[in-house]
Amino acid sequence: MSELLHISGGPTKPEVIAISLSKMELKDGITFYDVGCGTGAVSIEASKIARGLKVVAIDAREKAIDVARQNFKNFGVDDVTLISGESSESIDRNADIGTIDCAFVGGTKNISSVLDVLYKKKARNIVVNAVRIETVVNVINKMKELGIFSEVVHVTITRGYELTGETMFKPENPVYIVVGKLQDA
Ligand SMILES: C[S@@+](CC[C@H](N)C(=O)[O-])C[C@H]1O[C@@H](n2cnc3c(N)ncnc32)[C@H](O)[C@@H]1O
Repeated sequence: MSELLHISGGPTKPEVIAISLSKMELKDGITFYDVGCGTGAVSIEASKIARGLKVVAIDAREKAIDVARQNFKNFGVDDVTLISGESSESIDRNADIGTIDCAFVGGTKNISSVLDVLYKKKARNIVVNAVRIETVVNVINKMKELGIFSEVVHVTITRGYELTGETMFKPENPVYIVVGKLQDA
């Protein structure tokens, strides 16, 4: 079994990925955008749920693209387009973009523009992970303005670890998961 290569900011914790993906309507053969892909961990997990996923993974950091490329190779995720650049510009610029079935947004820089462009391209399911409260409020307000807001959940994972042969629990940073759905999709 391959080890996932890490990078600063990633990977997203597996439990958070599981909840985030449960909020999407993942189906075989759909197009999955990983916006701010970091290590690519979210796309890798999505590919285990839906067969024949067409992944488009975007990150503004060249280092993240390199790590994601390696992780996709190691985990057998074949149908991937990797884009190095800022997400809103990259998606907007790409005239060839067809359907965006699901978009996971793990990188929230320029989040209003990112949501604008995903809406413009008729992304059907959007799930945003955010940790800063101001970002969460921006995302909720923007989704409401676009008429796509569905729900927000606050997730706190408390992980067990061994201490003197017994088990203690340590909380990890809370994450907000904001869900948007195109109403007439
Ligand atoms: C928290 S990390 C994502 C972690 C990722 N989900 C994983 O499992 O590794 C956020 C990433 O989003 C990228 N990012 C943030 N805003 C972005 C934007 N507007 N466009 C492209 N990449 C962005 C950052 O460079 C960073 O790699």
